[in-house]
Amino acid sequence: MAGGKIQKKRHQQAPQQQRWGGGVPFEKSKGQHILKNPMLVETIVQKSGIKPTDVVLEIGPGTGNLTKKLLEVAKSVVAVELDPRMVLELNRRFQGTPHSSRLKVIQGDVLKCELPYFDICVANIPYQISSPLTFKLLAHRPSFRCAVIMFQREFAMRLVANPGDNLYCRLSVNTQLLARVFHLLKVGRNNFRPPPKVDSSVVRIEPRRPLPPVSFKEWDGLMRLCFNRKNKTLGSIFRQKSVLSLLEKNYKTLQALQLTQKEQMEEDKVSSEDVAVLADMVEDLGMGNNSDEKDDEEMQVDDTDMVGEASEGSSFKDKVLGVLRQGDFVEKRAAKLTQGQEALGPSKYSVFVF
Ligand SMILES: C[S@@+](CC[C@H](N)C(=O)[O-])C[C@H]1O[C@@H](n2cnc3c(N)ncnc32)[C@H](O)[C@@H]1O
Repeated sequence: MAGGKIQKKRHQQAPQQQRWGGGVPFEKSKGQHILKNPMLVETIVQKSGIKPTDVVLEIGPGTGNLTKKLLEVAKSVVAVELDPRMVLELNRRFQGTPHSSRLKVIQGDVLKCELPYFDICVANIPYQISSPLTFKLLAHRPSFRCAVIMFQREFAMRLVANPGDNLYCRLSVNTQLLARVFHLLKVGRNNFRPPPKVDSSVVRIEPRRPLPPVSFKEWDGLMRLCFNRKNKTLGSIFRQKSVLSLLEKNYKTLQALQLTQKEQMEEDKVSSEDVAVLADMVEDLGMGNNSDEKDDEEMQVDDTDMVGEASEGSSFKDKVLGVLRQGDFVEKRAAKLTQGQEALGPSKYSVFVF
């Protein structure tokens, strides 16, 4: 171009994508952050307490860094992996090794497939499925001995939170109703390739045996009411017209069905279908549930007038408040109850049928 300046073409470089050995890029949308620290893998396996007779379920084996260590100590490993490229990589890695006959890889979405029998689950999972996966595992029958799982740190802290902790929420109560949960290990983001944006923690989940004799659908309904305004007193929550009319409607339905409390407890008794109900309700149990945080801003507002309080002398209201008074709960707040399942435990929750 005469007289014109020659423009230097800038090389447009594609953003650096992290790849594994075979040169295939990791997919963030599938939560592909593989463990790159062998010491950490070793520690996780050690803390899992796997016996030589154990069948281990691994969710999201990826390129197999954890799978390899699991195969060294377990009887066998069943691994469920969504990404067919990872399944290929995994099969390639273990083909012809002494481990290959003890590894079964299922290609599919762990949330959609039927889980096989397993004694123990060990997994570094994609964090976006944390909540439904936890409840899917807890609904699995026969029940397993324990699950040792890497979660996003905040999710892990919610799982293990105690009454009064800032993070204590419906997720904490519902998980702890079904299992004992222990925080095992803090894991920094640099232990993964590519590093995620958040820190992680390894948690141990031990299903309770036997499960408490409650209907989990009803239980979760009760927890929704209590934790939607977790810093309000239970007395003020259960005096609201809307809450009382919901309870009364359910109470009448129950009476109409002429189910005695005992019969209902028998019917609901710890069936896996019932626990599975919780799995279906978990969409708002994870990190995105901010309803708990509304409380502090709204603490000054007297919502009694806003939503309407059922009139004194209403016999149903008296019944509900009677249950609360009996357990000394009127002035208590969900965030501070000593332990959900004991405080509003099976014997008391039956009046609150949803
Ligand atoms: C955090 S990576 C863990 C990889 C490997 N376990 C490790 O620690 O190095 C999560 C793995 O789960 C897989 N994954 C994602 N969603 C899944 C799903 N719904 N079901 C099964 N696997 C899934 C991903 O493809 C990925 O391999």
